[in-house]
Amino acid sequence: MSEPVVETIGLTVKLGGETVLKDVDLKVRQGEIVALTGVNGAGKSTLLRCLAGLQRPSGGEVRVLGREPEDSPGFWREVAVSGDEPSWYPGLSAAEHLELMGTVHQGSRMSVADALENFGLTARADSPPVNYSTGQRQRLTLAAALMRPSSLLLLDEPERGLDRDFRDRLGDLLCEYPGTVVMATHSAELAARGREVALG
Ligand SMILES: Nc1ncnc2c1ncn2[C@@H]1O[C@H](COP(=O)(O)OP(=O)(O)OP(=O)(O)O)[C@@H](O)[C@H]1O
Repeated sequence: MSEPVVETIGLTVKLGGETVLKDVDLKVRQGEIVALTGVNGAGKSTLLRCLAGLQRPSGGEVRVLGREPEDSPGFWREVAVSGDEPSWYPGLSAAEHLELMGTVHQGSRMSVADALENFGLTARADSPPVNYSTGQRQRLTLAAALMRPSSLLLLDEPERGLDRDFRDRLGDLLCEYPGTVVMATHSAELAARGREVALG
């Protein structure tokens, strides 16, 4: 059987004297969608940060794509992350932000036109993101993450700010993604699109 894309063994994280994650064992296989669920403060974002190499574990092991996560161009070519809202470039439209993404990351998974269409932003393509609604900005953030080539998506509450119809559409887009998805979510519908792993 192939090696897991994501594996944690006895992952423990202590922050500010508090044990946030204790002995978490997780295995995610190629092509799986895993939904991390749990109450506020259960440690979902912390686990995602460990997988992205942004949080050092206090104990245990983390392996992503067969190695320890590391802040290197090779790692970030494979791993796309969407969490907190990114900073937007002043003066650039939404379409131009996506064009920039396509230029920086060669081999986009979708054209800018298709990304705008898929994320329901075609009519607002020429507006700057600062003039977008909260949900429209979240759509653009997700479009940028899903457009770039990757084999692993790490998404923190991707449903944030999205209306019900688009949450369903996002579920479809994640199911169509050919790689592996690990997301933290409070949406039962989105969690049902994959295998739920409850924390806390
Ligand atoms: N830098 C930090 N210092 C101290 N405690 C922290 C720090 N970052 C997070 N925590 C604590 O770790 C716990 C887990 O936080 P985390 O953000 O991982 O939870 P979560 O499951 O993603 O919650 P939510 O559903 O609210 O997004 C919380 O109790 C939080 O207060």
